[in-house]
Amino acid sequence: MSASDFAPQALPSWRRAVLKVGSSLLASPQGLDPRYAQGLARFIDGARAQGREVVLVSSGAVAAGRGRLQAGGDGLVLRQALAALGQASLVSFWQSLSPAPVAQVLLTHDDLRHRRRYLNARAALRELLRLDALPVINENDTVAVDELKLGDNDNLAAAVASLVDADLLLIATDIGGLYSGHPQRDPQARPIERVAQVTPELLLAASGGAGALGTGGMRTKLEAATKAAVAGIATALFCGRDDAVVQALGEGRLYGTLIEARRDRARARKQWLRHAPAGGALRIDAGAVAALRARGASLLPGGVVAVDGEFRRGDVLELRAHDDPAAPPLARGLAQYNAAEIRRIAGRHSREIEALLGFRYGEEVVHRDDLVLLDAPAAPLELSA
Ligand SMILES: Nc1ncnc2c1ncn2[C@@H]1O[C@H](COP(=O)(O)OP(=O)(O)O)[C@@H](O)[C@H]1O
Ligand SMILES: N[C@@H](CCC(=O)OP(=O)(O)O)C(=O)O
Repeated sequence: MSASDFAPQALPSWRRAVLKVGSSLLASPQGLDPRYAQGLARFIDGARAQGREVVLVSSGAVAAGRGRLQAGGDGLVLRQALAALGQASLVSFWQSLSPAPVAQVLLTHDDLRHRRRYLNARAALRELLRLDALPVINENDTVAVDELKLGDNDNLAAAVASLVDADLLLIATDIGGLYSGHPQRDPQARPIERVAQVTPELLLAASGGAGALGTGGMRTKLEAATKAAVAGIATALFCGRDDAVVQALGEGRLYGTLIEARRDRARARKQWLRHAPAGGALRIDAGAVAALRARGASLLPGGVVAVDGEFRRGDVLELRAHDDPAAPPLARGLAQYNAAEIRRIAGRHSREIEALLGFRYGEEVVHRDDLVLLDAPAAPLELSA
């Protein structure tokens, strides 16, 4: 069974992707092995040079810790300790392969269920991308016991894809893609190149367990792809051990499995933004109106003239043209700051936010990913090539 079992297909076009790299590609008895990571780092670098953004979700802390101590054994607490011992090496490992400044981000699923922490993680990741950094995310294994038990960076990658509004989830593993049965145990297993929807039958076919070094296996990859699909994000599964496959990916060709996005969901998010009750309104100047309409830009504090109502960070806002008070709102979006904070930064340059508030979530008052123009047609997120 190899990547050559899979016929090439067009990779959906993307601007921002989450790439998940499993232990199966990084672990060696000595710790971390750059053999396959080098090709993946080249892919990331090439994509960034084309103006795309990549967020890396990398496993391998336990493997790195094992390499440092040469420790055997497999208890849960030992794995937590090994992850703590190996995490710094994992981040330096990626830094040694990537010309981009690498940033370590440790998350748990719990962080993403908690509204304030979710918004903070989202703002910090956006800021890292704006700074042209390469975020390298792993589970915070010291506290995320369930995930460490299940080995679930696949599901974390899906949550991150949705958190950063990625338009593609790329999962690199040690096998060509999804097969109809366990590739090492079922001689009848056939490659599956395209999945419109993950069915219980497919989940069953992928339940045969992980490889020697990985922990989640194909099942967690399909669960992750299902979550991504529901958030309107397609998933590509491919073999990160095959240089030709990784290189082709950089050229927009996928040898592997594509799990399609549920387009209705992306439309549903926009619909929700259009119709959810608004917590307040911002009146914006003519320059901001033009930037939003013409370029789909984010709303910066400099364009805000007045703030109506009291609202919290994360609430839905109406955006209105200040010089046309009778006109209906021209856009709606999520507040990145609360009402009192926006009053203090309105009309000022983004670089002053920190000095005015003493902190900064990001340079935007409403980020363009969280914004919908009301007079534009309700187009779904375009994911196909
Ligand atoms: N139906 C299937 N198709 C492909 N791989 C499968 C399937 N069922 C189980 N697997 C196993 O899943 C492994 C990949 O998952 P895993 O070892 O957890 O890797 P990673 O470390 O990349 O997450 C494959 O090497 C294969 O042994
Ligand atoms: N957080 C752990 C890995 C957990 C995990 O999901 O592993 P894998 O199935 O190899 O992606 C580590 O860094 O070792």
